[in-house]
Amino acid sequence: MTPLSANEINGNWATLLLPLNADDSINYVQLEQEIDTLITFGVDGIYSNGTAGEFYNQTEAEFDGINELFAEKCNDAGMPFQIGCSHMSPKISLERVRRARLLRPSAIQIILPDWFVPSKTELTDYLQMIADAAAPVGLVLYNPPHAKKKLLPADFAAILNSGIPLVGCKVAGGDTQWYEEMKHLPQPFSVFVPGHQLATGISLGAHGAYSNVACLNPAFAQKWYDSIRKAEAAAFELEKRIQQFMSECIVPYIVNEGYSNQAVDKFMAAVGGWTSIDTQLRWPYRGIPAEHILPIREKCKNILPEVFQ
Ligand SMILES: CC(=O)N[C@H]1[C@H]([C@H](O)[C@H](O)CO)O[C@](O)(C(=O)O)C[C@@H]1O
Repeated sequence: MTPLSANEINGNWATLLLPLNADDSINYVQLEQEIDTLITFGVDGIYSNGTAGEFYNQTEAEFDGINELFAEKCNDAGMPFQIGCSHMSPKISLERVRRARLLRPSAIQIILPDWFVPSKTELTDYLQMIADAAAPVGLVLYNPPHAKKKLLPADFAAILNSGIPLVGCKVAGGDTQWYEEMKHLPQPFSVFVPGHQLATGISLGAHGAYSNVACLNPAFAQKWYDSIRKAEAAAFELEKRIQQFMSECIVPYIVNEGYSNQAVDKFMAAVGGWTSIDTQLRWPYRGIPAEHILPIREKCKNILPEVFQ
């Protein structure tokens, strides 16, 4: 694919979940099916190696295996795609970027170095080197709520002012003031917020979501985004029910039972039932046991019947 500019990164992007066999090895057959299915659903884009793709827990050979397959399929289908080159280690990230660039992604995602918080100078040096290695492919900076350094709008402005060619970010969002400040960055910038806040987010100036709603059902999430784009009242009504489902059925797994975000993403995919990937996560993280799928699916059918239509 040709690299996307900031203005071209919009909408509903689906994550590639990592399919596993019982022995913790990668199930490449399911991975192929997953990529094919996501392409068929016609989402705005697909990205690999986010948290839900378990980027932090792959060997380099596995990283290459996943992303070569992913890139080949997306390039053949003309499907926009981003490769997550995020890693806690700056060196490993840089090597992943160098290899990923050759696979012609639409953009590359990275996180900041994650062992010791980098100073301002170190952060700039890091991003500059990564951006040089990625060029002409643009960088999307993934700054999740649990990152050791949380970037504020002023930090994004400083990064852009220092000449680093970031095209976008993937962040937890903020209040109306935060959206206002993100709207006034010094150059076009793609701001992606959490999936279940997309209608409100777009109305406040965001451009899309690397989306947990797409984990539940990518086609449903795409339809919802199309309605959001048209600013339909129904899109906001649906957002309320999506958030009701999240707070009643999903958040308790995180808050009360200590499951990880990636555990609930895989679980939501199993609840939505569009993929055969199960809820297991790679050691040492725990997946939500399969017996929880059907009861939550029943609740989901009540709150969000559209997911199953
Ligand atoms: C609520 C939501 O949409 N969560 C999604 C997050 C956010 O997009 C990101 O943390 C910015 O908030 O990204 C993922 O973890 C990821 O890329 O693997 C997938 C997950 O479904």
